[in-house]
Amino acid sequence: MKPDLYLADLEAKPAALDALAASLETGDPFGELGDGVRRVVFLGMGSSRYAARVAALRLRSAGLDAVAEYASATAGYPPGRDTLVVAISATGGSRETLDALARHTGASQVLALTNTPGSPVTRHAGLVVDMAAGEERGGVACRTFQHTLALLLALESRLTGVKADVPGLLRRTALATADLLDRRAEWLPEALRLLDGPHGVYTLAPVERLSSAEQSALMVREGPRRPATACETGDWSHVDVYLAKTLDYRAVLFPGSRYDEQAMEWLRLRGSTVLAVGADVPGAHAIRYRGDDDPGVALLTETLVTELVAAHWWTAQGS
Ligand SMILES: O=P(O)(O)OC[C@H]1O[C@](O)(CO)[C@@H](O)[C@@H]1O
Repeated sequence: MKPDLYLADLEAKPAALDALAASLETGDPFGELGDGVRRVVFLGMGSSRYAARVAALRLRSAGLDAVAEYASATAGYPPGRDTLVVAISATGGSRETLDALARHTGASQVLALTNTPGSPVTRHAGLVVDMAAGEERGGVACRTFQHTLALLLALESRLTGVKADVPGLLRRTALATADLLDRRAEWLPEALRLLDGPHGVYTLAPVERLSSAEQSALMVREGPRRPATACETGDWSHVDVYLAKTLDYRAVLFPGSRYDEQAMEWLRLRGSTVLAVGADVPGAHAIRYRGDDDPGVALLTETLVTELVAAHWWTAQGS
């Protein structure tokens, strides 16, 4: 893995998003999906599972039976003809995802979502959808994570029959992403200072965008190898509040939970440092960007803040 190439991967996000938007305008990659899907089972690991969990929640809230499983789980839904298994793997080779998929081969409908055409995950798939994120030369899943989220929104539209302008959302996300990149000299030095504590970085997001907190924490661990933990904002007051008392607590808050204020009451009381991404929150430092009041744009854009922080720390310390 290489920090300078990771940074270049992040800088290439707007162009990749625009290209994905253009390709979705010309055709539905999920158009060939069979009918009669009663249950959707997403399989993946790491950032692929983070994106899947958000997609599964969205499908459940639309009334569909959907779950995102750890591909490493021994127990899971049994295979069935009316089950659509969505195996997500950017590399197409994660062992756990391939093992979980084997249980469904020949018995469930299989859709493979991958950035590596021809990879093992595509072998027994009835339909293969390309993430079209381009090569991630830094060796870290960042654009693939973003494209996975976007393509799962398109899948949601196909499965629910509710029309969604995913290309339009992608173009707005490209603008939001370019805005953060172009103005980074204004906000990044302060973000680096605020998050540079002795005890790591703690990220909070509402369950509907939990992927943002999880991916952010992963980037801080995977690149600069610093401690980082993600927490759902409401759950934070039950499981992580304790650390704010004893640690030099540096938090990134992705606002939007109805329990933001509950968490902030504790964080203010403890004198913690909070960086809010995408909204002004009393007691927190804020980073705003173009279109941040649109939850879809936020879902697809906001990790860039912590990804750039991680890239900078990683570069500063060398590989
Ligand atoms: O999507 P894939 O290629 O299966 O990878 C899953 C996870 O494993 C990693 O490749 C790290 O091993 C992450 O980048 C990713 O989140």
